[in-house]
Amino acid sequence: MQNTLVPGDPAPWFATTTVGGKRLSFDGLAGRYVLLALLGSLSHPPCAEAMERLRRAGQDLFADTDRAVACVVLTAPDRAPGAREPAGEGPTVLLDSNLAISRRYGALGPAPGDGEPVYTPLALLLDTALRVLEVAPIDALERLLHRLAALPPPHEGAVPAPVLVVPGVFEPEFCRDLIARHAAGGSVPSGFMREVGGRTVEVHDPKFKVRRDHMVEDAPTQGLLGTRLSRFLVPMIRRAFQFTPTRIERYLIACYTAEEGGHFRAHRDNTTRGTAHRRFAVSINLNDGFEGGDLRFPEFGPRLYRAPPGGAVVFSCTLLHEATPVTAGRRYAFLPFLYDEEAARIREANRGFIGPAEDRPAAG
Ligand SMILES: O=C(O)CCC(=O)C(=O)O
Ligand SMILES: [Fe+2]
Repeated sequence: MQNTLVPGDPAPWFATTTVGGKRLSFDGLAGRYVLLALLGSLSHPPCAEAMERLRRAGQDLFADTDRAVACVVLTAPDRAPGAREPAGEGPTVLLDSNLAISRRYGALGPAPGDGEPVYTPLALLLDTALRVLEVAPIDALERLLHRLAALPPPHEGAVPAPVLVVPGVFEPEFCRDLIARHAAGGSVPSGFMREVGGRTVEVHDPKFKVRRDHMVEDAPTQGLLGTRLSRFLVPMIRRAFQFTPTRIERYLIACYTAEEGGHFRAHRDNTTRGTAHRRFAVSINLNDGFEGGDLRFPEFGPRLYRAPPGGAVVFSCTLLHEATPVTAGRRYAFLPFLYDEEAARIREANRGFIGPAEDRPAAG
């Protein structure tokens, strides 16, 4: 077996499409156990059998997708007869047309001598942080399924996410001013950044994110915001994380409303070229009195986090996080990203990859 992954290794992240044509970022599956089967082609009988076994397991082991999901990687889509989505009915089938995933996971390796590369179908069991619990040849699938069935609930004994909560960054009157700006200054539906063909573009998808954003563009207000972050927040970031942010990306006031079903599904903030420089995300709530609208870090369990009005939740941009739907009222928040001079050089180097190829580079 050519695989080089062993228990404890983080499973490599990748983005691909499903047989159903949906885009899938593998890292977004974190938060539940994952059974990943690299099958290559179903024309190989043991792989067709494994596929059938996983389909049957959909009725029990993978019925609760908050506990565990199964994914199959195929290199040839036309060999996936009857493949179905979503995961509850059978494994999610991911395409690996250029073999990059198979190679990265060690399923495709050099043959002895000078022969063609050999495909060794593999099964991996991953924990809720997408770390390898076990990796085995596909004929050991049954054993992995047994092990999965015996695992404790995904977040038993979980400790809190490594986030920092800092109250008192903005005073109440300043919070009120910022909320008023959102109403008076106009707001636009909020998109999010996605990597498409090697470029970072803004996309809109109300299933993934519903929010209205107002950008503070005037220098005096940006100064007021920056001063408060430097004085009241940066010292605590330095204490907790030994990181000194020197730069702010986007002076953004956001509003999630219950009427619109405001939310932002699980994502990471720095997984595209155009966002790779982001180091820490900051969520400063400007009001209270709403329901829902909490932060959740699925890799660390179902626990919810909410900054008090004027207070911040600070977390590494690499952590998977979501803003849960606002179910009553409105949630206003100031949402900058922080980075430093070293990261600024990365941002500069990547500027040319932002926006569709024909466009000029976009800001933030
Ligand atoms: O609503 C929040 O607090 C988080 C927003 C967020 O994750 C983002 O804008 O990337
Ligand atoms: Fe985010």
